[in-house]
Amino acid sequence: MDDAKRHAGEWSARYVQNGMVVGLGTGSTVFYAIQKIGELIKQGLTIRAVASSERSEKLAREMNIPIVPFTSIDSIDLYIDGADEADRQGHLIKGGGGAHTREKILAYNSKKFIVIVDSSKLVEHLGKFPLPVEILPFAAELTLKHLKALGCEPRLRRNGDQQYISENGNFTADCQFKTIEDPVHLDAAIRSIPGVVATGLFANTMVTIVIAGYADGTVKEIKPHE
Ligand SMILES: O=C[C@H](O)[C@H](O)[C@H](O)COP(=O)(O)O
Repeated sequence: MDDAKRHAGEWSARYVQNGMVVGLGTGSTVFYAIQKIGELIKQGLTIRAVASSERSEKLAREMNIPIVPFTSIDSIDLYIDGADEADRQGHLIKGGGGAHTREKILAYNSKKFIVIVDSSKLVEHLGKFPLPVEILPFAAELTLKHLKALGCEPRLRRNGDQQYISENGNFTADCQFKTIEDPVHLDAAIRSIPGVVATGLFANTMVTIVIAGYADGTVKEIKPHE
């Protein structure tokens, strides 16, 4: 699986061009993209980057990728990130690593969004992977009750014997649906619950290309909106 992730991650770096503001996602697949971008920087590539998590920012700095503050940019030219599931229409589940709220902000502010996955993440219908929903700790039980009413089994994520706390200081509910038939409507329904910060459903037109890597070194590019 790691080889497949590496192929997808490294392939995505070919879309990075001189002068771009590049958004760096979070996770084990983006790790390979960040490493490859770091190599290209050694060879003379000039970019500015913003990161979706403290983990990715640290890795980028180690690779001498210039991280700039959000106050110094207006938009992102290219955002590269992984996903936990992707369907053919470019709908995604993200947030297995708990970073989806910040990732969604970056994706929303990007002109192009490249998703990198190993081929096992390509699915017909989203929903096998429990949908991460970041929620406020305040009255979390009540928010969970409303999530459950939408047809899922929500579980508060744990970090060992502690509650998992996101980089934003919130809880994450992992919501197991049987299947997600209509990601756009489900995302809207979940977001309408007070107490919900952001869902890991990336629905609709955000994605430019999904790059799926295979263990044999091949990659497949899916362009959902062409
Ligand atoms: O919160 C984490 C992100 O949404 C990741 O992009 C997602 O979980 C996929 O991660 P990985 O590439 O490690 O499978």
